[in-house]
Amino acid sequence: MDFIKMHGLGNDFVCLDRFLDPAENNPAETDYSELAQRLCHRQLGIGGDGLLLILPSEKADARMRIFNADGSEPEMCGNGIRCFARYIYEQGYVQKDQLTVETLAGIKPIRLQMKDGRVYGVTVDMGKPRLSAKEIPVNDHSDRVVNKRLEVLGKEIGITAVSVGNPHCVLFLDDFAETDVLAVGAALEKHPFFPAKTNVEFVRVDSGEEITVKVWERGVGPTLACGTGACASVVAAVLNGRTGRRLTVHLPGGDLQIEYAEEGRILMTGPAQYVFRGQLID
Ligand SMILES: N[C@@H](CCC[C@H](N)C(=O)O)C(=O)O
Repeated sequence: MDFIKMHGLGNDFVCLDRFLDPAENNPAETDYSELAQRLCHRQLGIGGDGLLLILPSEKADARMRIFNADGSEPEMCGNGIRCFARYIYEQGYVQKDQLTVETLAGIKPIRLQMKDGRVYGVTVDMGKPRLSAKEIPVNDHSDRVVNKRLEVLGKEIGITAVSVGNPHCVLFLDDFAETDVLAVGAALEKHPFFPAKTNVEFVRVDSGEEITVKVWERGVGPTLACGTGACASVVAAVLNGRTGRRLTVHLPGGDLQIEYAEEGRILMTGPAQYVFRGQLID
């Protein structure tokens, strides 16, 4: 089995190209959940935060499926979709710098930044966030923005819930030293307030144009970056009056540019890198 390893700011993916292989396009034929757990294993597999499937689409230029390292299938992946877009362009599957990708969170329009026929940056229109409790998978009955106090590890913590296709729980803090990000992240991921579990972002506001974010990803754990998490953090920062709408988001793996535009759409810009190609031996 051939694979490609890619990453977006250190958020790394094992990518399987099934674009031209109709037999493999039938999801029933392969247990991708089991395969993701096996291939993403850091010691026994290739190693990765997730498994990306590159598929043809009847509704868009291509279709992306993503599986977390624990085998669960999320709706969307921000860093993954930039890798996906770069790959399908450079592979010649699409021959234009504006394309669309079908995901479980809808069809995402994408613009490629090109130099000498290669992609050096990718902007994804992530769509509008879902902000009220009625639209986010949370145990709440209000229809307002979900700012909530939750009990976590014996302490009350203020959070903002934001869905950008997948669920996010955003916490603001003044100093990362004040919170055990790993313990609180793990506890919030499975907090009963989030029936579908959640990704968790710890956000320090550095200025009106910059934030620093650490991430605990649903189905993975701590990662070097999370594209959807960066988008959710910016939305939460804007809604809580902490920043402007166009931000540089500093993540452990590098920076993303995120704009929460006036009309409510989120635009994410960042890099996508190849690591290596390989062949799995059974
Ligand atoms: N790393 C991703 C998000 C991947 C999915 C997430 N773990 C979930 O379960 O929702 C990103 O860059 O957005």
